[in-house]
Amino acid sequence: MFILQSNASIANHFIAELRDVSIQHDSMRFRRNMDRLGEILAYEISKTLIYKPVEIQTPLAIAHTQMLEEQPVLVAILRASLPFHHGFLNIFDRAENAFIGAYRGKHRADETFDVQMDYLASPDLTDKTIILVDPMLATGKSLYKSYQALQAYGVPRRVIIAAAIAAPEGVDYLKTQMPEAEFFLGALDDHLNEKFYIIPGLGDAGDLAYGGKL
Ligand SMILES: O=P(O)(O)OC[C@H]1O[C@H](OP(=O)(O)OP(=O)(O)O)[C@H](O)[C@@H]1O
Ligand SMILES: O=c1cc[nH]c(=O)[nH]1
Ligand SMILES: [Mg+2]
Repeated sequence: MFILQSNASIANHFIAELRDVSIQHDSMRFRRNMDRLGEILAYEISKTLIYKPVEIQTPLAIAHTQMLEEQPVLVAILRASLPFHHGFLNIFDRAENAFIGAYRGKHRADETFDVQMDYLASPDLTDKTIILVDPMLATGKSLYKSYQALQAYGVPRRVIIAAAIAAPEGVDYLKTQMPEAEFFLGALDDHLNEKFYIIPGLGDAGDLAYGGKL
């Protein structure tokens, strides 16, 4: 499991701003910080992909270098994923993309919830590296339900989960349900509260990026 916050870097500064109540209400800055975190995690993931040697003609000579053999497929889980996914797309700029409308439905009296899904568009995933891009990994239910829905689109070669902030409960759940998945996280937090929000977390990422919903 790769965790950005395990090492000192500017990424920690961006994560701190995403969490900070005195800064995160500036929704443009919140989206931009999510975007920058997406770029950094995409760069870290890029170090694990396959490259092919190439000869590039410069104006002066041939340069021997490497290029990405195959772009991953980016899976955006609406709505909070959008700015984070945008950062990934800045790095994997020729990637194919899937979009899934998944959200935690209204909480019941005991605070439990079902994940609602009402939109899915995906390319063929057969033999591809797919990156499930969702900034918040809380219980893991949204990611797992999204992954299950993608089964109809072919068997990927490699499955990567990318989250800005994750809870240990959600990571453990996904490790059981999706043992093949690899994790790239911004931060791994302490626990979930009784409403299944990540503690300390940052609050509701979708609302902070795009405003509240009814
Ligand atoms: O791991 P889980 O317990 O499933 O929670 C994580 C999900 O919650 C958030 O979405 P939300 O349901 O708030 O929808 P939104 O993106 O529209 O705000 C977040 O973007 C994840 O998709
Ligand atoms: O802490 C959480 C949990 C789910 N979704 C969020 O946006 N934040
Ligand atoms: Mg939300």
